[in-house]
Amino acid sequence: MGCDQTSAWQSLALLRSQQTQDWDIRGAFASDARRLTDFSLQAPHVFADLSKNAWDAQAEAALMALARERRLESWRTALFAGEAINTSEHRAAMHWLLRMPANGGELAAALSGNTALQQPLRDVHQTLDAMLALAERVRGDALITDVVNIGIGGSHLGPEVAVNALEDWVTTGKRFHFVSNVDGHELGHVLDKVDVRHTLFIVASKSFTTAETMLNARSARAWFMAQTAALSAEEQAQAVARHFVALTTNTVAAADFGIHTTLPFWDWVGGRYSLWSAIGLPVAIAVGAERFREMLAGAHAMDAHFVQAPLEQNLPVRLALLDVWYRNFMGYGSRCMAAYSHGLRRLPAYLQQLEMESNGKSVDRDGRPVRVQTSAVVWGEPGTNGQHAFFQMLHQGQDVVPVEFIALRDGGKHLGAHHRSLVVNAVAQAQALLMGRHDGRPEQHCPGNRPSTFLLLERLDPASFGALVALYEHRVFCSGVIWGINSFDQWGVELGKLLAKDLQDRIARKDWQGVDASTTALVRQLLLD
Ligand SMILES: O=P(O)(O)OC[C@H]1O[C@](O)(CO)[C@@H](O)[C@@H]1O
Repeated sequence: MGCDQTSAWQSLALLRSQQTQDWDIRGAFASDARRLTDFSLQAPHVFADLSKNAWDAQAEAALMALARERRLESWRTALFAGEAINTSEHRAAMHWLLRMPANGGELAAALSGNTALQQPLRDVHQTLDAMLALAERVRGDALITDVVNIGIGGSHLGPEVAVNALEDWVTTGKRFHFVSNVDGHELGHVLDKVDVRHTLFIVASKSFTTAETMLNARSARAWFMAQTAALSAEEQAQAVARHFVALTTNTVAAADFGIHTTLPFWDWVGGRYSLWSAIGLPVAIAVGAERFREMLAGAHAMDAHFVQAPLEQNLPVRLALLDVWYRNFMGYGSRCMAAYSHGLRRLPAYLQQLEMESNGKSVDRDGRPVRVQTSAVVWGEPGTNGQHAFFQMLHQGQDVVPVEFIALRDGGKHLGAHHRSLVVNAVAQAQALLMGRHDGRPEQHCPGNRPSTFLLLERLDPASFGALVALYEHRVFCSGVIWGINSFDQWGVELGKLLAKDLQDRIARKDWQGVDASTTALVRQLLLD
């Protein structure tokens, strides 16, 4: 049954149709002294103020009924039981196991009966220990000054967002470079800057077949061989072994590539959920083993909250239901991420993959069309930069875009005096979206009543960052369950890969039979004539 066929969906549609034109968040505050209390929540490491959103207790209760009718709790149990809920690929989705302490931590009791998880958990800790030991060796190796991560999608965005976010916690002087694009300028500029004797290349690819990563890795290796041409073949092979590391589930392909140091992970780790696995090696090199474990602990605390808190007090659940309310009943097509934190500057890119690759789907788990809208577009820039770019449209444009603010109470070690200004701006923007402006000339008029969520972290430390990312992972899972989609596959990405390969072959054959006129002309202009 589609989500729109549930009785809760019908109730929500009715509720929305009965909502009078003049229903206003400001009015809801005026008439309900408990609004802030009822619509705010402390989850591990993350406080959420949901009160400035366009909903009320009745709407949230109806959304909770929808969650129950869609059997969200059973799906959550299946997720944490390691069932193969990624049905199209017949895989479990156990990224949460990657951050579970060896003794089960806060979830020990909940999962104690599941013996099938014991071996994977042992494997996780064996690899984690090996990964952190390698990270410590690299940290202690004064000869390595530059770490180049070659990977794309989940094998790039997770480590990159984390290394940036935790820059106050970086305790090594090494430089980190992230190469993802197949555009040779990205790799080329990095190779121009590094010294072959002092560089560690990390080839990060779950599949070890992704075209962009493989081409970048081959080019890096060719550069490495050219730079070390004076060495004997044996010395060169030893040098490759010392300077190249692979992070992959495809250890055979990594060995064929000539990489001897490989940290494995498993097919039950989705690419965009893989930050916690061996893919996190650059993060561990940057912040060290202890801090990396703190990041895992923060994520685990959020896992425990997600598993144990009643739906009404469950932050991932409440945020997901708000997303469904906005997408399907209010008709909002996007959400703006406004993290008032330089450290979180890559968070929108990370969330674009996490949310849009997970839930940008049109068929349900059984291959039937989903008859309602699924993933919203996620976009954004860090505050205060966004204020001087697109916030104009958020305040006065004709489309309503819910905004998600993230702010830190403790701004970290740099230029503390700036932090007050940063945070004041975040709060003032949320206030301005809500209150609007009603004096002055028509062009100064801001309607207000524009929704926002405010997430507050004590500070951007490894544990808070881990909890924040796990919060988003579970939120995406919950909305996927409501919509009935498989959040863990990404077949849409395949078509572009197939066609790029097909065009490469056609260029060699000069065969344009059956190719549309525009595509043929573009290939000719770009590559042939
Ligand atoms: O880690 P891999 O296998 O190179 O894949 C990279 C990325 O490509 C995708 O499969 C599709 O974009 C992502 O899901 C994944 O994170």
